[in-house]
Amino acid sequence: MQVVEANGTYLNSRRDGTRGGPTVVFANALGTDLRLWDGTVAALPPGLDVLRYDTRGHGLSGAPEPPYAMADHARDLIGLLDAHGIDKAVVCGISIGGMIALQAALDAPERIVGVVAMDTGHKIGSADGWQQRIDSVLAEGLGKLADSIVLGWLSEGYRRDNPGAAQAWRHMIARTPDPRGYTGSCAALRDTDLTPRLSELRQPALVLCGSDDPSTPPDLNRALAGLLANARYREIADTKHLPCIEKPHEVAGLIAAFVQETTGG
Ligand SMILES: O=C(O)CC1=CCC(=O)O1
Repeated sequence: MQVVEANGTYLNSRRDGTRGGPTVVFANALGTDLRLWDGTVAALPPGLDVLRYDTRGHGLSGAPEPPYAMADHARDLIGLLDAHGIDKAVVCGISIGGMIALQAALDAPERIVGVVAMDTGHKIGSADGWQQRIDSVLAEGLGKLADSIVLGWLSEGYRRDNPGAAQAWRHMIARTPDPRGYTGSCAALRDTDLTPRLSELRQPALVLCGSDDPSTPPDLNRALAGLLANARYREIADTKHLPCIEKPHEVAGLIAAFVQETTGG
């Protein structure tokens, strides 16, 4: 655990792998934390400098007063790189983490040399839908939504074969006592549409999506890849919104190949 101050917020982070190797930074999904990447990071080949963090209001990081903008999240990420003395990195983000990665690549192109955008979109859901989620969480907490969220995260096959892990992931969201980080990030999702800026993004990108993702479906991710100048799209078969949990080895292989191609490292 390494807590750093970035953009005025304490961010919990963890650095593994090889200093001096190409850096890849991982950004988590809504309602999760850096443990989301445990399986993926363990399956990466040696030689990469691997940094993960809890996005603001998630895990052990600080939760500034909501609402948040996606640009706040992106500034956090760049501040995290500064705090760790990292000049350039590939960013891999999932769901809202994918949007954070895209926003950071747009806002600080000199720092972000490539993007892996997983199960995300240039615009996710509708403003009304996110506002309803905010209102529901503020009124009743996250416990009530946990079952339906986990059904969207993990395939039936994974839940059947890994009941203990599926329950643990459910606990991650249901046992979030302070809803501010969650609702603040829902506001960022509510207010973000990256469509008009996507053509500015020149860095190489890899867009990944679970074949059965109900939240940010393959069509959305394919469209995102199509709007980027230099992107490839790949689907992870038989997975839902969080393929990094369901198929960490496949995800790690795709990320490692992309990082190698992008950085020559
Ligand atoms: O929690 C969800 O409903 C799925 C999701 C969409 C954006 C994100 O970060 O998570």
